[in-house]
Order: sequence, then structure tokens, then C-alpha cells
Amino acid sequence: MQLPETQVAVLEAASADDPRTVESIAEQLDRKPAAVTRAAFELEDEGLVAVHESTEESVSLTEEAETYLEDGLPEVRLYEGALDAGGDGDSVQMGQVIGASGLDGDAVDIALSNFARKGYGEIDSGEITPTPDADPDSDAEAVALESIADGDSASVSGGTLDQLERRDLIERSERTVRSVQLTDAGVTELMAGVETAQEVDRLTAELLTSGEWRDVEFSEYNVAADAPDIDGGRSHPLRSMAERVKDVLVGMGFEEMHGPHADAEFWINDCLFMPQDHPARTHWDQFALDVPPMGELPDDVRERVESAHREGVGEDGQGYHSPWGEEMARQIDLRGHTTSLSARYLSGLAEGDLEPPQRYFSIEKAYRNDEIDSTHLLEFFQIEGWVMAEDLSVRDLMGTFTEFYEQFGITDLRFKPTYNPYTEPSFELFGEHPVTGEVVEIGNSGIFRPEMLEPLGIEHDVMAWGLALERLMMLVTGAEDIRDVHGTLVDLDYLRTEEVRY
Ligand SMILES: N[C@@H](Cc1ccccc1)C(=O)O
Repeated sequence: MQLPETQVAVLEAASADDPRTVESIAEQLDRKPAAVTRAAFELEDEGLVAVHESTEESVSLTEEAETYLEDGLPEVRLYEGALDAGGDGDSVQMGQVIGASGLDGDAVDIALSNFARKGYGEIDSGEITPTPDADPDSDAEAVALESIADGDSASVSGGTLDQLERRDLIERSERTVRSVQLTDAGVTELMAGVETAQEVDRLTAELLTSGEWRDVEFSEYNVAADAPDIDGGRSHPLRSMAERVKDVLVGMGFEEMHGPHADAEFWINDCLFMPQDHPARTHWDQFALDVPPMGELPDDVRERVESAHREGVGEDGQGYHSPWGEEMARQIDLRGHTTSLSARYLSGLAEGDLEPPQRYFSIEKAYRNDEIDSTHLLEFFQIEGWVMAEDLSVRDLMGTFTEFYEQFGITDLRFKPTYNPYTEPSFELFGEHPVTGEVVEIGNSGIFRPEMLEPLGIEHDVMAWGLALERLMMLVTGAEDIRDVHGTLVDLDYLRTEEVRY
């Protein structure tokens, strides 16, 4: 006959004459009692053993009892204290006795309430008279505590157990004791020879149809084992990162902006007070599209933008005093930054009138004719954002960045003054790469100039920024080359394994 391994072991350990407890078999086989119990019941189903059950009282000591085991019962200590204080048959002041016994707190009351009951002496009007021949060494309760500690509660009388339970010194519970005894059939099978059935690690169609599944032993699951990697579809890690950024910004009270990737230069550059002869507006930096120009620009904004470029804004404003042509403003480019969205939203074109406070963000692509290297791509994601409020300062800007980047564990931000035609003051942001230790530029920001805001019809302060999503990703995940993170040169292994939680 073939049986699973544990059943064979239990069968061989069992005896026909002498029922053995599951615990003793488990100890002998060095297996868990639960596994032996399971095997015993399976063997019983086969008629090879009988499992007998009985209940047994188990007694355990409470914490209080454990301390008495160390220090002695309080009443015994009181008795010894009384003898030490000189009361061998004579009465002694209670205070003296307690002092000599070393008892304090609740232990004093416990001692006093058991002292007379157990014949250690008399307590009367503040005096204690110990019984000269009381024998603390044979104190039934103290002896019982020792026996229970040794696992021999059977030798303790029922009366003493009841007394200990009343004193909360023991806990009694019932437990089921199972013993295994070989049946005649079991003896016969054992003599005929029992073999260990092979373990099977997967259920097959053959096992099912043949009915053999009943007899084979299935190996246990190892939930800690390494499983093969499965390369199924999953979110791009940069997408997950974008979602996480979005969660953070929405949590900070921002609303999302959306808008065209290919847009009129008007929204990309002119509204940002970028002079039309600015180097960033050449094809060295941005991609122009060979498509018809934008048909209509909103008249009033167009006029005010033109005038800001020519004469500036305010009483002593300074424009660029250089030519400004609508034709160039209507040319369609791939946006070199998503600040075009901020211009659109601020103009009210997208959202209607905006009263402060307002907070907007976008996580969209920008396109630049850059040289591709470990920190530059032609297409990348910008985390654009702006806050419109009554009074804003550089502190608000720095505080917002500190709060934002903290959510990603970046706490060592650095700020460097820079220049943008559309912000004053302006700051570049830097963070340290966790692997290379290099200080990496992660964003650009500032407070929008009146030359930008007035033509858009904004009378309040607006602070704004453009942060690089890929650079944030590199700081968070330790990726060292932007080309591995996103784009046509991406590292597939990185895409398969990188975990970005959001
Ligand atoms: N447009 C800037 C970022 C920026 C946005 C808004 C204000 C200031 C800076 C860039 O692309 O680098």
C-alpha cells in the first residue's frame, strides 16, 4: 500500500496496544501536531487507526502567580516578617511586621486577607500574633504553584485548585487530547509493507479522470517561492509617475488644464512677452509646422500683446521697441513649453473669467529641437502650473515647491536666480540625483511680469512654473539616463520592472 509520507510516519509510530497522544507522536517525528492530527484522521478514514478523543483540564499560572513563585506568597512573607520582627508567639505592631516583610501596595492587603485563613496567626486591632509552629514550607498553595509550574497539575487537589482559581492565580481550560491506536487492519497493512506515495505538485487531467488524485499526496504550496516574471501589459512607469504627480497636485487644490500640442506662436511666445527676434523662437530651438497659420487671434488680447511688445505696460513701461508682426504670431509650432496653456487659461479663453484664488496645472508634452543626451529629449513632459492670488511672493513659490517635492521624498531643493522674458523674479530649481550625486536642473519658475499679465486682462499676482516630469522620475527612481526612461531608445527592462507607486 502507498500512503503520503506523513501518514506512513504516523502509522509506523502508532501502536496497537498502547494509544499514543498526537503530541507525543509529533514530538517523536519532529512535526507539527496539526500535521499529525490531519494524518491521523486520514488514516482513520482508511480504517488503519482509531483516533480516541478525551478532554483534559489544562492549568496555567497567571502573571501574579509567577511573581509569587519567585518571591513567595504574600501571607508567607507576612508570617516571616512577623517572626523577624520578634513575634515568636507574641504580638507585634502591624506596621513593624509589614516593614520587616518588605511587602507593599496590593500585596499587603492580599497578605492580610490570607494570613489568618491559613493559620499563620491572628490579626487584631493593629497587632499581629504569628502562630509559632506554622510551617510555610508545606503551604499547600505554594506547593501547588510549584507543581503546576512543573507541568504536574494532576497532583494538586481539587480544593487547592479551586482556592488558587478564586485567588486568580491559575487559569483552567479544557483541551481535547487525541490518541492514535492501530486497528487490526492497520497492523495487517503495516506487516504487508507500506510505502511512501510520491508527492505530486500539480493536478493533471489524468489524475482527475483516473481517480488517482485521491491517493496521491499533493506537495504543499510554497508561497515564498520565486515565480517566473510575466511580461504582460502594464502602465508605462512615466505614466504612473504622471498620475502620481496629478494626485499630489489635485490634493494641493489644483485643477487640470488641457490644450493643443500644436499652437499659434501667439500663445506659445507672444503672450509670454517673448520678443519676436528672441533666439528661442528660431528653428534652432522649436519645431515649426508647415501648415496654414491660425485663422483668428482674439482681437483685444492681440492688440494689448502687440502694444506691450512695442511700448511696454504701465506709465513708464518699456517695450522692446522692435517690430511685432501678426503673421509670425499666427504661425503654428509644436509648443516648446506648456506655458502656452497657462497663457490660454489666464486669458480666460479656456475657462471664462477667473477670480482669485486659482490654481491650475497640466502634465503634457512639450517639444524642443534639443541635442539628445542623458538629460535631454526632443519630446518631454512638463509639469506646468500657476497660482493666481492677491499677494504672492517668492516665499509662496518656494513653499509650494517644497511642499510638492516633499511628496516625492525630495527635500534638498536648490534655487538659482535666472532670466525669463515673462517672469520677474525667476528661479531655476535643482535637486540632487540619488545615484550620481549630480545636481540636476528640475524646473524653471517665477512670478509673471505685468507685461504678460496685463494684456491677458489679469489684475492679480500669478506665480508659475514648468517642471520636468522625466527629471523628477530620474530623481525618484535613480534612473541615470533620460533616454532609458522614455522615448524610442527606452530600456525595455526598465519599463518591465520599474515600480512607481501612486
Ligand atoms: N516655460 C518655462 C517654465 C516656466 C513656466 C512658467 C513660469 C516660469 C517658467 C520652461 O519651459 O522652462
